[in-house]
Amino acid sequence: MEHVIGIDLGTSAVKVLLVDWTGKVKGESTEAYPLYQPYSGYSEQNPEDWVEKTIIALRKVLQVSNVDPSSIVGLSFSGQMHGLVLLSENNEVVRPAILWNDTRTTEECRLIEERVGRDKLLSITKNRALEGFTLPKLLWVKKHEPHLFKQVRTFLLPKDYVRMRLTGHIAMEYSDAAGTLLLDISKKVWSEEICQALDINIHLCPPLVESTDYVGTLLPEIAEKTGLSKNIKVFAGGADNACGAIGAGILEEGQTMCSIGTSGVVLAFEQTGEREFGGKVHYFNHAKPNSYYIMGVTLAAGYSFDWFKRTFLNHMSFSEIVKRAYQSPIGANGLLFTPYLVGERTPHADADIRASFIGVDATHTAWDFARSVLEGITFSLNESVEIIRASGKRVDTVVSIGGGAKSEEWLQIQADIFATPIEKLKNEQGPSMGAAMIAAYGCKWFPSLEHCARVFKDVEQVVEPNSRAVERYKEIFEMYKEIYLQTKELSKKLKAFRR
Ligand SMILES: Nc1ncnc2c1ncn2[C@@H]1O[C@H](COP(=O)(O)OP(=O)(O)O)[C@@H](O)[C@H]1O
Ligand SMILES: O=C(CO)[C@@H](O)[C@H](O)COP(=O)(O)O
Repeated sequence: MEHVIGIDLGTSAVKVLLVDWTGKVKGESTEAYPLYQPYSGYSEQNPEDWVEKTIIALRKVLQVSNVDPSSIVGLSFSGQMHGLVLLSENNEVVRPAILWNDTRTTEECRLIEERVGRDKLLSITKNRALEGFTLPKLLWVKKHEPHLFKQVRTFLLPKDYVRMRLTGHIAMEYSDAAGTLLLDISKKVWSEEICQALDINIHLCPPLVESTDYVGTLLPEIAEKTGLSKNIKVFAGGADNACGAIGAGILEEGQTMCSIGTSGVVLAFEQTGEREFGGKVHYFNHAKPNSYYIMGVTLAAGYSFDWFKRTFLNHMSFSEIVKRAYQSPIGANGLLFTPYLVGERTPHADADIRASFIGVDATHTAWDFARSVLEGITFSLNESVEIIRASGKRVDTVVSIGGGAKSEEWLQIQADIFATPIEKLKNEQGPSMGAAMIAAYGCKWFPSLEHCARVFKDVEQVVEPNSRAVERYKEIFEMYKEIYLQTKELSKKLKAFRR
């Protein structure tokens, strides 16, 4: 039986999934790498770590699955979006990658708006200038590290860089290119107008391909290091959220996904790139060719929970903390949390806002705090659900993926706050499954991604909302929404005291 591999280059780790032609997982491996946050707002990774750990994870997946390497015929990628990887003449990395959750570029965002114009930017890229996107990072390096910028011949996004190292071919695919703020998303070309306005040489932008395009085979030394065949076909792959959407079967109008990884995302399918959302949500090319999606992003979703665990309950597992937290009642006995640990994107594009606990009482326990963290993250995602509903879309069911979908209690909180049934997939690793599906489609196992999703998407459980809880949460959500406005100015003043 033939197999394909999906690689998801996440923020915390690379995850590799090996599946057969029925979508059955035959092997999984995960390799973590460090995140460098030397100053408040900075977030960087070493691209060499991604390559090294991807090779290890590929070797391990072969070991654990015990399948014949010659049966693995295709491979594709999913990756954290927006991260800037700068390459010199010899394709050497010029500086550490600046990641999606790095918010040092507020000045560059204002410069983009000034030089390109807000409306023009929206009409070309369909998005606002946000700190996390790639173009502001490019401008930051140009201004602050001109000696390094001089060496730059091209730039790539994280998984495109790893693919280049594995195959020797340079390319960027549309679903990730859409998050650079340099792509005309409906015409699917690099925008000369934006490059000119900001004095960026358009030749720095790499060649563009479709997510499902075949890009080459593995380099002989990579085949040797991983144990994979050098004839394996490599397909371009997609942005992690686009791949997550494929894995969750979000391939038609009316389908919605919630992903809680390091970030949190609520994403809905869009057939065209022509609609107007005024920059309230991100609007990107899908990895399914010639289709799109909109999404709202909570910068620190799983990351807030991870921070809470690391800082206060590091001896316990995520699952144990969720179980204990669930014993605290709805509303965590009057405690609210906003997950703005690294600033926010949707609905408040604000790099300076920081998190808060509101209503702390002498009777509160660690479990009330934990519950308020889970609820606060979900309230933040619900602000994106609200925007999507207000745009006229129906949100009747949400497919939940990512680490946050691992605990049933958190899925119940999602169902109660979003007021929809939540579908949990058998494998919560949507992005790597989506990447494997791109490879399966690329290898012509299926005539379309939709056909592939019908076979590969495996719903394990549907969590129904509880009507009493839905009503309680509606009331608390209104209070939650006030916190941003009440803490915005205070957060700005506190900035001077941060690291
Ligand atoms: N058992 C669990 N229950 C609930 N949440 C979990 C569990 N395990 C991990 N998480 C959450 O998922 C996050 C990691 O999600 P993941 O999808 O692996 O992230 P990424 O793709 O960004 O590397 C953790 O930071 C944590 O918040
Ligand atoms: O910046 C975005 C989307 O715009 C993030 O969703 C990144 O793509 C990182 O994803 P995870 O590591 O959280 O999966």
